[in-house]
Amino acid sequence: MEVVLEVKNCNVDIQKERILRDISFHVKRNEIMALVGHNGAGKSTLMKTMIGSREKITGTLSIAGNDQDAQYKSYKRNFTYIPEEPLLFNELTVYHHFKLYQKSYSVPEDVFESRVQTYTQGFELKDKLDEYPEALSKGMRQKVQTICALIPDVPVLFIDEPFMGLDVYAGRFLEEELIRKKVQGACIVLTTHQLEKVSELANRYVMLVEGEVASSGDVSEFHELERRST
Ligand SMILES: Nc1ncnc2c1ncn2[C@@H]1O[C@H](COP(=O)(O)OP(=O)(O)OP(=O)(O)O)[C@@H](O)[C@H]1O
Repeated sequence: MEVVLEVKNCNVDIQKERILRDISFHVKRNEIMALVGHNGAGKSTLMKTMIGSREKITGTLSIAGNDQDAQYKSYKRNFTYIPEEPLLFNELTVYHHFKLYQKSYSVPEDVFESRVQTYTQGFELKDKLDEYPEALSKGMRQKVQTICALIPDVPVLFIDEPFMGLDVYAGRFLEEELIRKKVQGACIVLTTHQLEKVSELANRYVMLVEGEVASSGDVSEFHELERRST
């Protein structure tokens, strides 16, 4: 299977302190990879490094062969990201947020309209298209952010703590949609404190302990490791 996301020997410092040490792993097409670890293990820092908002000291990152440093524009066009906290523009309506993503990722008009229809129905946001973020609840803002990231078909989808703030219906809808994207060839990287919460969804895991990869493999192997250590 084809490797889509490749992380090689990444070291990241924050205020002169080494937060991530020599991180290497890869994710292939049709894989959902869970980044797991305790509070402070480095999951968010690694996510920020992968989306390019935190600089690495050394190492390389690539998506579909595009190097993060040498080909940043094409690297960026090959992923979308759902942050833990929604980051929306006060001056744009819900629909205009979707349009922004359509333009940035060159999504054809018919695909765009049909996805907006499907997702606003699935996430129960149909009557909110003309609203501005300040008129939405936190969960609704999270749904808007989620839809934005789902509209384009990109090789990699990064999600920081999926299902956070989503109600049970929206969570189920998102889960089904992520599986659909995976089957169609996407690779999905998500962070979580508890692998059990995503064990139905993720097939691979990378476990961080104090900024290092402590173990990685199939989710079924993780459960076996846990069973043997308890
Ligand atoms: N902006 C920052 N300034 C200083 N230290 C930071 C900063 N961001 C993260 N750190 C430190 O980096 C380490 C890793 O933090 P990170 O947020 O990546 O962990 P995490 O695994 O995502 O944790 P959580 O599960 O609590 O979200 C922690 O020791 C944290 O204190």
